[in-house]
Amino acid sequence: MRLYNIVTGRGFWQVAFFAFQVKGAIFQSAKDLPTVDYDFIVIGGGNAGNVVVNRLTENPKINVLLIEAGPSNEGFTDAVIPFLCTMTAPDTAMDWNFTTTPQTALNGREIIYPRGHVLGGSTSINYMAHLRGTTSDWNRYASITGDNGWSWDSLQPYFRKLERWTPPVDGHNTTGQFDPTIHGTDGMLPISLPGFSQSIDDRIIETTKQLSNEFPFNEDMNSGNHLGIGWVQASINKGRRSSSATEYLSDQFIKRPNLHIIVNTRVTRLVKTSVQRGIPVFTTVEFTQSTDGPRSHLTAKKEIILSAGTVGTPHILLHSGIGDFSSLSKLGIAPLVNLPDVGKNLSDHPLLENSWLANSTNTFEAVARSPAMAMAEWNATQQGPLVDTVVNHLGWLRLPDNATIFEKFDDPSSGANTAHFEFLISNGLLSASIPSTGNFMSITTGVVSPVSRGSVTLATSNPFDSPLIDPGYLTSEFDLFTMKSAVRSAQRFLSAPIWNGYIIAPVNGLENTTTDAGLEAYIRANTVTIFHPVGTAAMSPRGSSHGVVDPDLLVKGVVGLRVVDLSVLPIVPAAHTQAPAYIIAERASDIIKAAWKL
Ligand SMILES: Cc1cc2nc3c(=O)[nH]c(=O)nc-3n(C[C@H](O)[C@H](O)[C@H](O)COP(=O)(O)OP(=O)(O)OC[C@H]3O[C@@H](n4cnc5c(N)ncnc54)[C@H](O)[C@@H]3O)c2cc1C
Repeated sequence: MRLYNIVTGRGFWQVAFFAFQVKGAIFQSAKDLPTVDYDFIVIGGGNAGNVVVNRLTENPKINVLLIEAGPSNEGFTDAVIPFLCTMTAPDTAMDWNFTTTPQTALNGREIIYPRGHVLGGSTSINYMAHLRGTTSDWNRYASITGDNGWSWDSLQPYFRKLERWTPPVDGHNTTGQFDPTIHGTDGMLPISLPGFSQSIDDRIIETTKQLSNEFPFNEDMNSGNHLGIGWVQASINKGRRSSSATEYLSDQFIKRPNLHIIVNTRVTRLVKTSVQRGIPVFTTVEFTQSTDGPRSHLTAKKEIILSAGTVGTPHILLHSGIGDFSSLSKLGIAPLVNLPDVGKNLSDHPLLENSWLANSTNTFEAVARSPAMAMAEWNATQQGPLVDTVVNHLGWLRLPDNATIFEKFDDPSSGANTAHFEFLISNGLLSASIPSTGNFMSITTGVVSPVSRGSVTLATSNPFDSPLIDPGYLTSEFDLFTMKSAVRSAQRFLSAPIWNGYIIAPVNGLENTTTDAGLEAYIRANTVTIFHPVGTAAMSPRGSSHGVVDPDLLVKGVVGLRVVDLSVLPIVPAAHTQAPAYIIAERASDIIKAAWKL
């Protein structure tokens, strides 16, 4: 979803934005790193990695090195002003700029596949919606792994420890828009409701009354039961993005003498350090600052923590000889640990933007066509249309119990309180080029309990070559059925009387979906990603022959190596994935501290 198509150009926003101070405590080059025996080396300063380095360095006796491939997050305007989130990727220095392999169920299209390449990782470039998932999502992880510590109830302390509930920047009365009893108030990450009222907000809420059976209002989607339509909660504080970099690596933490961070430095592989009772020890990391640059090595006294994300983590494991022996051998990589599931089992949410011409002059298009006013307001007061992400409301919805698809498929959702598809309701176009006239609204639909699975594999033995990312979108008939149902459901949403006279006509191909064949063609031609891949280093029970990590996140068959990021989730939750990544990392930090008696 790329709003930058509709603004007058990236240059305007950047010139108008005031300069940031650059922090000094981050090393730009390996040769500047002090000589220290690090207890832990964390790879990837992203969503999860920054949580771990923060929590481990709470103990002043523990030395931690964080290695991040991308630059510091400081100075990137688009990573600060929430509404500019759609400009953070692709084709920026903050993005790895991946694309997928040709997607067989999407007419062979290669899909743009952003991943954060910057301190804060994907939380520096994402759209900030904050969703915990449902009780049954987390209880399913507990059941799959055999570790009750991953259940919804067990994780409650971490949900609260993470959150710092924050009033919206416009100070409006939020009664009835969230449930204050279920939120943390003194945690690390500010979470708030929208701070700028959109002209369609009242109509959306009225729809939940006029069509309450199909679209009930849900006061708080983070209660464990997310079904219905409700207000989005987002990691935004006083009109600015909150990321794992702005919060977990804020000045007070980055100044800790026991934390060293090196940016613009890519880990190329892990090196077998020794063998302990017949098991290989992987506590040495190899890294470099350019394709042809010298490779440096450092060894952690205790552990390496791999937090390079669902694409980066399997990429590094495979280049280290940890993966499927026969595939590694074919590429000429010495196979060291046979873990066939590394890079397999990728699950993700496919996404489709559905748009209508609207009878309004007060939509995103109005902001995009006159950005100077909005930017001036944000610069002067940090108020106005730029203070929020690009949706004020989300919906989480299920297929009917008697849907014909259940004659062929078991229900893939984690339980009866968990959606099959999602609505993201926006006051304008998100991805298409904006015509010079016209105003729009969109209900973007996502398949959030998918059956399709994909993979991350290596294209070559060169760690600087991008991996082959195949999310397998809509390769399961179940997912195609769900996407069709989601589009039909969005059309029914707008059939509520409150939209009479507001919605003029479907656009961008949606007008060709009156037949089932037309709908299918439209879906295959336009589906993209909502950026939520998980599963490529999945947890499984201790001692299990499948999976990649044990429930304590230690890599199977190896000593000294743990994975802490979204790749460990065996199935994608019916949620946006930043909150799950934070939660995994908060619990993992306690697991690591307990293991080392810190
Ligand atoms: C454009 C976009 C929009 C999104 N919108 C939302 C949203 O609104 N709400 C939501 O909940 N989720 C959203 N997500 C998803 C969510 O942000 C991610 O799923 C989550 O942040 C991933 O966390 P992670 O810790 O697993 O990985 P990341 O945060 O991606 O961190 C991985 C880090 O490792 C680094 N790294 C990788 N390889 C190497 C290497 N070889 N050497 C050194 N460093 C390396 C990367 O540069 C990165 O900093 C979005 C994601 C994107 C990309």
